[in-house]
Amino acid sequence: MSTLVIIPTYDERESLPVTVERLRSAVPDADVLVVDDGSPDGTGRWAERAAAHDERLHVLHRSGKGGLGAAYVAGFGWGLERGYDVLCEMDADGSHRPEELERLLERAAAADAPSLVIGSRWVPGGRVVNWPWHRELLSRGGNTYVRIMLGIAVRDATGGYRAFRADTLRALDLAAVESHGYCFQVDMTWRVLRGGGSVAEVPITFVERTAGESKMSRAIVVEALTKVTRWGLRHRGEQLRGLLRRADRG
Ligand SMILES: Nc1nc2c(ncn2[C@@H]2O[C@H](COP(=O)(O)OP(=O)(O)O[C@H]3O[C@H](CO)[C@@H](O)[C@H](O)[C@@H]3O)[C@@H](O)[C@H]2O)c(=O)[nH]1
Repeated sequence: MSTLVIIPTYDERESLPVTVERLRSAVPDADVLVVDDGSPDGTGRWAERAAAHDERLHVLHRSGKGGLGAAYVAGFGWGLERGYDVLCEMDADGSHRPEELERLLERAAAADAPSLVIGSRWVPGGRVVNWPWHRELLSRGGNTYVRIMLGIAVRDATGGYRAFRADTLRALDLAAVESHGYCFQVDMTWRVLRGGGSVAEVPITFVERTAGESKMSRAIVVEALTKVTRWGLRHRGEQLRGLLRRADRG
């Protein structure tokens, strides 16, 4: 199975070289695509230079910081055009340990493979290391809210360590994805499930970055809260209308 690992970057000059090197040793057969949004710290320039010596490393440059979601959509488009079987998501900062990718890929290649495999912090066996308490609270609370609002069983719908089968992505209308920040992860999970696909979670150890800074912001939290609430209410409305129609017929 040909695999593409997509790494979105914004100001990850310190972290990216280490992550790419670890990824190269952990999964030598995978291709890597860095999607850089014109990082002022020169991340894109580093990736360009490294790609000149590594035929499995590719770089997509975007003109400015357009959000995690748009970067992934561009990366998916690039990978689907080139016919990869599995397309993975991975953060640049080492918090998604490259050494764990093989386990996600094994699950994605199994005979009963789901449409989407999520590396999960919140299933038994999963954990986070060195996260401040407020980040853990936000992630656990956010995921509980998502589960209740959308009525889904996924424990880590916001997690960004993922393996999509190419046919899963082809079946989605990626051009319609509007989520900019981390809400993108919930958006994709929801689209897969709404389309009749399946999601499996593989436990991972998420390790907080030691270099650079998280791009988490208030706007990212507000976007997620607003969109999840809207999707949830719309879904409940649809369910209610379905029930009323059935009651009318009965
Ligand atoms: N190209 C591009 N990349 C971006 C942008 N914003 C963030 N990134 C990149 O996206 C990755 C994740 O961003 P971080 O800012 O490091 O995320 P985090 O706070 O550690 O995020 C954690 O929470 C997210 C929401 O649950 C998760 O999606 C993520 O996997 C991780 O668990 C990093 O590689 C970062 O450079 C952007 O606008 N453009």
